[in-house]
Amino acid sequence: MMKIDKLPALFVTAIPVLKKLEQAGFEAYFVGGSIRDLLLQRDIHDIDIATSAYPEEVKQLFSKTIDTGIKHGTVTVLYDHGSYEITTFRTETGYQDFRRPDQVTFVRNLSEDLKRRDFTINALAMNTEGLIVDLFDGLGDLERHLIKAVGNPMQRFHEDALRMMRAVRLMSQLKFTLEDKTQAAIKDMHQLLPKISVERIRDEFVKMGLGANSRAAFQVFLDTQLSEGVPNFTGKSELLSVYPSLEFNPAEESSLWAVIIILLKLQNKEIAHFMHDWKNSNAMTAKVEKIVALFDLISERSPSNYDLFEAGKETLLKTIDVAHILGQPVNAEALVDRYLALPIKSLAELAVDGQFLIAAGVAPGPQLGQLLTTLKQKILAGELENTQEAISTYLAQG
Ligand SMILES: Nc1ccn([C@@H]2O[C@H](COP(=O)(O)OP(=O)(O)OP(=O)(O)O)[C@@H](O)[C@H]2O)c(=O)n1
Ligand SMILES: [Mg+2]
Repeated sequence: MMKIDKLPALFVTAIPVLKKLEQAGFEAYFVGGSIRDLLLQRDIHDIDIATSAYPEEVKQLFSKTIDTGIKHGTVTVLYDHGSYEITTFRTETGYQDFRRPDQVTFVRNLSEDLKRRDFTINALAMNTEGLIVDLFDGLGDLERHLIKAVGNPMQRFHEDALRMMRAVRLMSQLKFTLEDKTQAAIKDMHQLLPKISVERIRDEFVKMGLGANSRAAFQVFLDTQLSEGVPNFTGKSELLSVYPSLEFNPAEESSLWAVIIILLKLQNKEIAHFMHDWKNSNAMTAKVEKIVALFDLISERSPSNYDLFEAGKETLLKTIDVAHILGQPVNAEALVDRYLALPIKSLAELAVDGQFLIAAGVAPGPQLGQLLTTLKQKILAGELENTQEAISTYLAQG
């Protein structure tokens, strides 16, 4: 049996919680993704605890608890400045409409709990001593770099169709390959994906897109036809098939969406629709629209100072990133230098404001806004110096 000698602090601080459960006669283990990440020496962001104690028993044992997901057996325990999610061993019965079940059955033994989990590498448990429980050769699959369903893959995906997206997401994040039968089952069952809410699909899709091996995972996402079941990708596999041969992986979410939108050859006015179908926020949509617009512009001509000002630094840097990903030649250094040399980078940097203009005799009203725009354009074009004197002189001439 494998034993971890030195546990990271996140686990160590939780040990008293597991011990307390054990002293009361229950079993308690660390489970799920945190064990996988521990063994892969990846950053661990949260730990999950599983126990044979029923939720009511957990609540009796600890003085401060929150009913986080009591129906599914999860209780949050507040203990010694920490908070811990403790879930009762369970099997998931009565799967309806291919989503995670409304009903669960609590069980007293760990193996029942582990065998309903999605992938072998996610079905590992660890006790307070650091001993690893591995009933499905998850350790072997970690070594082989394999994502493999626990038991019958069809059954696992039938229980929860989101797991098909989790498979390609984990492939990308971990740089693992998908075991053949697991991949074949996804291909067979890809039609079930639309049963899952778009928000949950999107979260997995973005994690896949930003993972270390996103291009290889995307190929499997296309090959299994999972792509046919997500918003606006239906019938677009030919356009999307460029993705796996891109130069780089996107490093950040708005670049990912911009790349996809450019590959799909969407018109600018179609972007908002596309983004909203994916349940993206208005803020994300606005960012992506700006990136795609600047990308289209620099693909056609050299941007003016005014274009660079309007785009702003963040959009410029992301657009350069998108161009690199797409293998589009772009003189990044020159563009950034030109941006940095702009006489003003925001309206606040204009040497005058509305009040100054009114004091100088300009009538308030729409003309005032117009005048500010004109001043901005002239300053950016290098036709007017950004000082109060130069602007006053210009006004006196006008
Ligand atoms: N559809 C799902 C979701 C989760 N799990 C199980 O619940 C654990 C925890 O789920 P979650 O935190 O959502 O995913 P992780 O695998 O921990 O990945 P992450 O690093 O993103 O948290 C998983 O490891 C897996 O054992 C599952 O079997 N089926
Ligand atoms: Mg997790």
